[in-house]
Amino acid sequence: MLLKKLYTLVFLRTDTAILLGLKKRGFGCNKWNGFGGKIEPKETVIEAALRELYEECCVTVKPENLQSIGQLEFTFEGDPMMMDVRVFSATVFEGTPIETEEMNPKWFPYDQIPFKDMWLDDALWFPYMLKGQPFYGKFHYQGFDKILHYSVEELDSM
Ligand SMILES: Cc1cc(-c2ccco2)c2oc(N)nc2c1
Repeated sequence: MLLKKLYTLVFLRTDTAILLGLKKRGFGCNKWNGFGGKIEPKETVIEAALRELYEECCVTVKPENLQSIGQLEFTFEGDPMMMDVRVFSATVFEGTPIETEEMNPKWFPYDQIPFKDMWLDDALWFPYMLKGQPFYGKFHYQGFDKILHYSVEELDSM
């Protein structure tokens, strides 16, 4: 029986670049990713996304400026845990990203996204996010550096 755990990922964007953070510890350490993490029991997905973003790079986004852009489901060979990741993007935000204990933030022009230093699935669904096309992706990993099978589909809306 699969155990499902909810996570958030937030990507800040300008018309020329996307903000990624280098994870400094824990799960996904040394990979560039969006900002996010677990959802606490008594908070909404939006509240969790905004809390994690602020905790990880000290940037604030108003709930109305957070765009729900996708959903990712990750499963792992031999493990009942399924990670249900809600992906958001924002182009309107307050504050300048700064390094925290968790993340080292950096702006990447869209033609310089460091996919070789990111989760393998990112190259498969980033094109949808960068076009503003809502998506639903499912990835079945063997360990953390091999995808056994996957699917990504466009959604009419998120
Ligand atoms: C297996 C996996 C997990 C995550 C994750 C953990 C917490 C939030 O996201 C990923 O994030 C990305 N971009 N690929 C990912 C693959």
